[in-house]
Amino acid sequence: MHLTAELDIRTLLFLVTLVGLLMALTMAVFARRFPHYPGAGWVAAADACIALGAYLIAMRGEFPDWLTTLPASALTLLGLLLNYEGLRRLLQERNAWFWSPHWLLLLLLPGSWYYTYVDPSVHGRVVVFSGVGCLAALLTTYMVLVPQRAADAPNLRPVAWVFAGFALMLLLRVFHTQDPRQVDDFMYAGALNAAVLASYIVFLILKDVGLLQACVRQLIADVERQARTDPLTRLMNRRAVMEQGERAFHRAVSGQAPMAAIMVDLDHFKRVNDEHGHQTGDAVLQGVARILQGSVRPGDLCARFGGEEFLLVLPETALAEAEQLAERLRLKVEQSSPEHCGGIACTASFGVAALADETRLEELISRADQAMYEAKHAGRNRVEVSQVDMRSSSSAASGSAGAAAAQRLGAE
Ligand SMILES: Nc1nc2c(ncn2[C@@H]2O[C@H](COP(=O)(O)OP(=O)(O)OP(=O)(O)O)[C@@H](O)[C@H]2O)c(=O)[nH]1
Repeated sequence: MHLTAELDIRTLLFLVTLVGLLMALTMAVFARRFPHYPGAGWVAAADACIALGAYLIAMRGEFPDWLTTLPASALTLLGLLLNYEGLRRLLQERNAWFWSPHWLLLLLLPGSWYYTYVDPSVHGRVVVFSGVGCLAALLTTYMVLVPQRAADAPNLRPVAWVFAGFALMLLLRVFHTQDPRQVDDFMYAGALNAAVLASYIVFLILKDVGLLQACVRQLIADVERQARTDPLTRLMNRRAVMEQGERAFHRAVSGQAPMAAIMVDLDHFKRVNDEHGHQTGDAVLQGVARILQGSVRPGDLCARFGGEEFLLVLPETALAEAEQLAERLRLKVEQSSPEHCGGIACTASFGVAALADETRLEELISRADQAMYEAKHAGRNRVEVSQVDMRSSSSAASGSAGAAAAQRLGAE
């Protein structure tokens, strides 16, 4: 039996309409639920256009010809262009005018008009539409696959390949249609025409499923990032530093490499809040976070550990280096506090500990914390080294710096 007798074109067109509407509805619900992804709404509109275009063609013979020819093709191409626009927005891609496929409508409209009214030919219309449709799909593939976009945009590469596959089907139809006998009547236009219509269904489903999958993956990554980031200072939070620090700790222990931790606690921070308000307190925390983050090396971990407490975990760092860094930071906080800390003076106390014979990261942090409390008790605005390190290193000098300022603060 001949394949065209089995695949009824009108039924296929109704199926394209149904699937298009279902996918449009799905994307519209997603766009409404997650306004964070504005491109999804454009893709919903794109699916609706493709569905409507297919419906108009399916109604050939029932509706006037002027409605089922040029407007049907224009709607279907508009669907492809809206898809491009939706993906561009999802990728936060800037509009590169030259590569944008919107000008293809200017090719389709006169071409379709010519083969509808001047030299009526189904064959001509199919070639014109398949040609511009193929170009639109290829330009969309190009836009998604070319890099240079915001790092946190969803990964839509699989969707790009769906567009490439669809472009290939349209291209096949352009060449196949070169034999005019294939398309005397669109409704009996041959196996390839039926296959192309079937590929619309596959295209609609695969591109939207791929897109939803990319967005969900992106949402999960966003949630995970948020769960590991302190919203006020944008530093990693306690959970994140414990996880990453644990890995660094085991690398240091197994490689017998040095490692250090510095605990930082702002001095008299309650007073800052009480006298200047919570917003100023927040600005101080942000200012100190910037100072700390801007002073460490790329492999170091800098975290907000608690309310006004910060933790630095420093792989490949020996005690003397860590102590020097802590002293540099102490001075920076003290000196740049009016400019960074919401216009008010603020200082911090530092506790330093270097890896000795600990078996867990918590033990190292606990020693740094202990040293920080010693700095508090000794008058604040100081750097103290853990007693264990003091005993094991005769070169460790502690608590010398900032004494004058500490005495001043202590006297207040
Ligand atoms: N503005 C602001 N304040 C915070 C935040 N988290 C904690 N705090 C405040 O930090 C203050 C900490 O006070 P304390 O623990 O008494 O410590 P302190 O006043 O800094 O005194 P010392 O640590 O002994 O120098 C409290 O007033 C908390 O409300 C925050 O996110 N924003």
